[in-house]
Amino acid sequence: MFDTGWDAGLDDAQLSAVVHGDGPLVILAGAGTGKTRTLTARVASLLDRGVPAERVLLLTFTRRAADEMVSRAARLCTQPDAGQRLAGGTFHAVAHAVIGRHTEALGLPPAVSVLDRADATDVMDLLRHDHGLDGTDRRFPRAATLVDIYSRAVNTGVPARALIKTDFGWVQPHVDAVMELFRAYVARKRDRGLLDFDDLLLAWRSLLADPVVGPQIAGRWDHVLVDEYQDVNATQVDIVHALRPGGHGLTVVGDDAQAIYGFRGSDHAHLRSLVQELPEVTVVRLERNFRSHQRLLDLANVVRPGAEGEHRITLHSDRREGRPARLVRCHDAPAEARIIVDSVLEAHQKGRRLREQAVLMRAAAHSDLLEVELTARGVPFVKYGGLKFLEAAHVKDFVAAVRLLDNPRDEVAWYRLLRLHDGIGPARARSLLGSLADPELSADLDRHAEAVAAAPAMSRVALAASLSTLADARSRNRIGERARGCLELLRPLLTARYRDWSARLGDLERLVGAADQSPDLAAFVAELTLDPPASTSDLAGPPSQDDDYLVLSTVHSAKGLEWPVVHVLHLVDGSFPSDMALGTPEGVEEEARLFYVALTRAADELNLYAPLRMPHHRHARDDRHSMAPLSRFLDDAALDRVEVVDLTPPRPGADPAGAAARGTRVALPDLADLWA
Ligand SMILES: Nc1ncnc2c1ncn2[C@@H]1O[C@H](COP(=O)(O)OP(=O)(O)OP(=O)(O)O)[C@@H](O)[C@H]1O
Repeated sequence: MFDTGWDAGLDDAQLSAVVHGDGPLVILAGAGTGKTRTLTARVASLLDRGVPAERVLLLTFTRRAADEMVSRAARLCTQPDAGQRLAGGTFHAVAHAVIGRHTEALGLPPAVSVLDRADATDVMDLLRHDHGLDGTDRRFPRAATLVDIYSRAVNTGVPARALIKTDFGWVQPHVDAVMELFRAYVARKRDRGLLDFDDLLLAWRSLLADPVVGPQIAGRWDHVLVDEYQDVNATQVDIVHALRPGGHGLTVVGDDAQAIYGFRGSDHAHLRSLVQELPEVTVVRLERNFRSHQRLLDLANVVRPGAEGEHRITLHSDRREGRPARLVRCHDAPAEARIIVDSVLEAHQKGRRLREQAVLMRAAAHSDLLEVELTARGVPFVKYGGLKFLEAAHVKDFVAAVRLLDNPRDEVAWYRLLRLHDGIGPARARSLLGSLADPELSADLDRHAEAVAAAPAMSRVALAASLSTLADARSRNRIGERARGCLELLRPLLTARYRDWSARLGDLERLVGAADQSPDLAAFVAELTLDPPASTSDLAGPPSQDDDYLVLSTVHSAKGLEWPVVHVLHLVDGSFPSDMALGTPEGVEEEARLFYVALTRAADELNLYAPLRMPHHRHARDDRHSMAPLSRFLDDAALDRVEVVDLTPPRPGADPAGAAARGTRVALPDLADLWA
């Protein structure tokens, strides 16, 4: 074996997983035990064993993880072009690609568009209107609530009627109308080739269950490797079983203590169930942590939720040196922000780059004060989580335009684009959909002329220009040119609409550049929708080595990442765990897993912050605060493993100098001499 090959530096447990044969393999691995490295090396070893790259499928939780693993595995193996031939991506992206080859079998139009949550809400809104259910005085549920109920039913398999009864009692009076609306929602999406995220998985599962098409699809791969299996939902479990019936050629990696997507219908119990369901399975446990020193792991081990006894994963490290985690008690949230910035800068002065540090928070809004403090003190930072790039209106406008290139029946995209024109509001846009997105009408130009004639006079010129630019973009062949056509269409509309149009057009230029690198524009846009980059800088590739900035991240977005120094803020009950999760035991358990994920991101130094007082309301103008109880996750066992640092101001009476001062009266000068 070669030192630079896929086996270089692996320990025995990792190596046993990497060289395992073809039988089902489940790798139960704690945080920082090298899951990524093990999975990557296993892919490379399969290729070196002679498995053709195109017969390996790697399913990951993010596109970035798939890209990284595919390129690293390709570098480690001896098969030429393996990187181009390996199939890797998220469940949704692979589903999208598979569905694209089988639209006819599914009874879908040849071009399909992927709907994100906001698009799905738009479709529901259009249907509410068509069914005469908007603007009524019966308090009919909002489109976003309807999408929530629909998606929960699909993800959990619980009938929507039952779900409304248990969780959405106030919708009960409208339940029959809601059921009718859901039936119409399904029919409308199918008719227009619109697939929401749930549909992608459901359609892939249906294809796999088909006696003719199913074996053809599953037969394309001999090995299926699934990362982050603790976060799969029931549909994904079915897909995995159908891809590798009996588990032959299946490798699954996961850590049930890091399952943090319960709110999307994932269930961490799937990982253990898989072990029980596959009689031939080999289980490899990875407990040696290569990231953190032992004192940080001592804390992680006591807060680790989940399995007890022989199933419990207990992390250990060869690194014995290191300071225990610190718990810093601060007076209130503004003091916490100041203390964190002090601490970041102190580490910076001692030689840590800002990029070697991260501040993690339970909810994106928790860093509001910190961001103000960082800005005031000139500390550069980037934030992961919270508003994604794709949620920015102009990016959604661009995606809508691109979707219309291939799928003119995409009424949500039309609805969005039409409303960018002055004089066209929601009602007029809805009426124009009849001529633009009608699947029965064929010739583009006829449709366009009809729509322009039906538009209000003030918008006709702009609409005619938009439609002709779109038709022109559609006629181009090169991907970059088609994408640029969409940008040209939007340029006058965005310039008229936004004061910061120039920055927005800059974002779109970057998108056009990124699209130009991709082999298929529709797939590029589908990927963008399925796994949106956190910011435009994500599209530009890794930042240059010279850029130095602090990372601010939600715990969800920090999953899988690591930093030498980690700060976790707002460790008080109500913030972490979040008060929204305190209603159910499952909610609190999920928060405990998030806490475990947060603590296990630090390699060398971990600082936890807990203010004594928190404001009643985030945006309150008054100064009402209440005492904030320390996070329930910092129980006695955890506190035994941290160093507590009290940076709260001294209490009245505790400071003798202060007490003496309180008895004294000091006269202000009256300055009378000056005016004599
Ligand atoms: N055999 C090894 N020798 C030295 N370092 C290793 C080894 N395996 C993994 N590492 C290092 O340990 C760290 C954690 O690895 P990795 O990110 O793959 O872990 P993980 O199991 O995915 O962690 P998590 O679940 O916490 O995200 C990385 O810095 C990686 O380079």
